[in-house]
Amino acid sequence: MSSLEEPLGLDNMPRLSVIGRLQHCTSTACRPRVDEMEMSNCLIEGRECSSSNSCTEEYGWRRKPRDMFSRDSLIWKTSRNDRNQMIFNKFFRGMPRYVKIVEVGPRDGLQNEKVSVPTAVKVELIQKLASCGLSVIEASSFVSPKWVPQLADAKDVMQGIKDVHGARFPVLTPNLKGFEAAIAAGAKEVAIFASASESFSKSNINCSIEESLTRYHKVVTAAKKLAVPVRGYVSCVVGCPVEGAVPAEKVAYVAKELYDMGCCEISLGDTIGVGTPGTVIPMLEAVMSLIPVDKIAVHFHDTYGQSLSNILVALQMGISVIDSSVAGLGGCPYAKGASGNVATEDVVYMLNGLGIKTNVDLGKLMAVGDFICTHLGRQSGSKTATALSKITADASKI
Ligand SMILES: CC(C)(COP(=O)([O-])OP(=O)([O-])OC[C@H]1O[C@@H](n2cnc3c(N)ncnc32)[C@H](O)[C@@H]1OP(=O)([O-])[O-])[C@@H](O)C(=O)NCCC(=O)NCCSC(=O)C[C@@](C)(O)CC(=O)[O-]
Repeated sequence: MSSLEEPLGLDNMPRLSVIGRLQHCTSTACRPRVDEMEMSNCLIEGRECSSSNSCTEEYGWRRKPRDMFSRDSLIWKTSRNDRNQMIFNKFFRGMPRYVKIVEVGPRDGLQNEKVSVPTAVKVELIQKLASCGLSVIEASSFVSPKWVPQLADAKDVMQGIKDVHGARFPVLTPNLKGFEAAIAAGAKEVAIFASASESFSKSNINCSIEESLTRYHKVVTAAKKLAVPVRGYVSCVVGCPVEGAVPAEKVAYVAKELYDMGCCEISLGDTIGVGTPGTVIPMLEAVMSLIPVDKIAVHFHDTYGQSLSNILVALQMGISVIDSSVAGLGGCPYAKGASGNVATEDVVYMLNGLGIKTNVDLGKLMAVGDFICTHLGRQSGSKTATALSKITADASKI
């Protein structure tokens, strides 16, 4: 199937129909960790208490309209109501308390722009993103400028951010040439990017999946010598613009190859954003049967508006690293039909509501979204930014 008009269904996922696993996890990777099972009933502002009563005294809890939507309010109610306690356990147990957000806006976001963004704007964007509390910001790609001219200034961007502290700035490297250039430019971390679809591998990096793995092996070997961490991407983890549904086993195979060669984290990319929880769950299940859950990240594009629901199930399965892009910028020049990444503002808003810490300041992030959207002359792709900008100038209180 190559049409993007029908969501890929469970039928497209042979022998992996495990939709019920959210409530009955079987794999060790998915099962809540012991510390999570022993988590106290109360988690307010990231602080735990053994008794919810102490929270009233200590925090002087007042019910505000926003509390209706937050995990805190649910947790508060559970202290009085066993049924609500059961609901909490059913839906939230196993979720991480802290999520690392990998901001990919300056790379994934800007690689698809029709016009190249000036280097100075990219540098300012990265500086501003770092000031929001984001700990990982993908800065650029050391790929062929003939293939992605928008990022041809990767070296200058690295030079421009050399004095920016408080975050890590990985870059994409498709081969040894790119790796060497990245290191020479001051990169301390890199990412390699394979695909679970043969057609996409050919159109994106001009080689087969196996050829790409051989190529990446050389990059990882060189990186190990310099103690440079390498992240591994797998693209088209649900669907491919040419081939349609991509089997979960294939995704798991490529992910495991990257993990075994030494990648420290495997990011699973729904490059064209066709996944729904119905297809994402069995795909994650397949990968998690081979790779520890704490080494897995999810990377959703929001073509069909499914990203947040996909992220929610990933959280429920124990995943705690989420890729996203400020203002929902993004898309892949070699994936027809791909739209922007899930917006970082929307992810932070949802995680705040779930009581999951990110250390990201939503108000500052919205200002960064404004900055880049003004430069690009377009509306933000973030629903949160759009809504909050109408309601309040101080989103960090939400
Ligand atoms: C991999 C290649 C280079 C193969 O491209 P090729 O044409 O097969 O490579 P080549 O070795 O024949 O080289 C062609 C020319 O590029 C040069 N070259 C070769 N390598 C480099 C390099 N590293 N840096 C700078 N220049 C390079 C090389 O020197 C040569 O220059 P010429 O002699 O013609 O003047 C090319 O296909 C490429 O750069 N592809 C990258 C495409 C890309 O960046 N796509 C977007 C990535 S997004 C993605 O993959 C998905 C992700 C990660 O976001 C997750 C998701 O959303 O799912």
